[in-house]
Amino acid sequence: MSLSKMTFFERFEADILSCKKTITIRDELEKDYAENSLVQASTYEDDRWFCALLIKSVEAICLSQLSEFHAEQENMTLSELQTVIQEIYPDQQHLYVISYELAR
Ligand SMILES: CC(=O)Nc1cc[nH]c(=O)n1
Repeated sequence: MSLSKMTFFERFEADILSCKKTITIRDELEKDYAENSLVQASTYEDDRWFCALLIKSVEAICLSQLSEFHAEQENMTLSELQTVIQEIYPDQQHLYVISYELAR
């Protein structure tokens, strides 16, 4: 059974709603999203729903493969993205890039 809910830190909400952030990078525990499924997005801090997302793809990636392109899709610099990912997932080398569109 694929996951149907995804939480984001509140600080990412505006970027998601304005389509500036179109991917999220997650670990093994949060990778089981089905392509073309609708997922409800809420804030991590207070579980407040803020939009529905259409999952476009889920792709495995190594930490060392994070690129400027991923950073652009996260609306960050590559250095910011590397820092954020290392803070959220310390010592994790194997991650997943989940791309999505805002469901209207
Ligand atoms: C709550 C949480 O882990 N949020 C994340 C993690 C990685 N990327 C992201 O956009 N949001």
